[in-house]
Amino acid sequence: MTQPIIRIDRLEKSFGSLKVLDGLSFDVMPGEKLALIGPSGSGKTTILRILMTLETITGGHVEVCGEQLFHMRRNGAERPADEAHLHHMRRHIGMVFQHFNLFPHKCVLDNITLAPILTKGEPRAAAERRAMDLLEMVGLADKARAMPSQLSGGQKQRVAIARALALQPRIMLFDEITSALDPELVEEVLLVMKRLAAETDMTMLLVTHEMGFAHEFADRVLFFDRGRIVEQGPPDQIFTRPTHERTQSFLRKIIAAGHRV
Ligand SMILES: Nc1ncnc2c1ncn2[C@@H]1O[C@H](COP(=O)(O)OP(=O)(O)OP(=O)(O)O)[C@@H](O)[C@H]1O
Repeated sequence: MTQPIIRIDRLEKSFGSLKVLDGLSFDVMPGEKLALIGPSGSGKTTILRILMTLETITGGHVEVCGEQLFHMRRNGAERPADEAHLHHMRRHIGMVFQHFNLFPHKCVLDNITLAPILTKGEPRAAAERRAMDLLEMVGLADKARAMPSQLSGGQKQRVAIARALALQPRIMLFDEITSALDPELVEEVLLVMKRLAAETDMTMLLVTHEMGFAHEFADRVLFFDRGRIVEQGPPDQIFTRPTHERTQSFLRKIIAAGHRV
């Protein structure tokens, strides 16, 4: 039987006295497309940052590709994983952030090939061939030699997606990737994401406030509130027949604000 690619078991995360994740458990199967939705501050971004090992944990277990991401001390205190282990685990996972963080003094092609060449020792020609394929996929093959300052926000975000894909991760994390964009640029990024979801067998976790997009993109939607999963299921069920009162009131507010779900 296929094993989950991510196992989150009784995960706890506190920042000082603020408990952000409170005994959270869920599994993700290989190839699943998951949307994480819920009110601001419910811990969605923190989950992605933990998976990316940008945060440590204060309790529980996180397993990625069959290996523990963190090793807890016997007394339960958190211990940052050592650098070699982090490096080893990070190769499985890529992340795209709200702000694209492209290298401003490098052209689009170099932005994409830098990490494969430097961190994986790939020959430049092979890295550039794959970068061109990825640029084709995100609709920017004609921008390979452009500088980031010459691109729109939507184009920069599409380059950031290509850059994360260049390292060929098995899991991709997307954190609010359209929320820094002008509304007219959102659609082009969503189209790329839908294409990625349809054409690849990568596991994808998306944190978003765009409910319409979560509906179209995801196989499964997790609704978070206060560091816990309140309700989860296929998008049609969550968006049209939510059963939990908190999911219902969250969606009512979104619809009242004029957004589609
Ligand atoms: N480094 C940090 N130090 C202290 N508190 C933090 C830190 N990172 C996050 N938090 C707090 O943890 C809580 C959860 O934040 P998180 O960003 O995970 O929520 P979210 O559900 O992604 O919210 P949003 O939808 O607004 O992005 C918030 O109260 C936030 O202020």
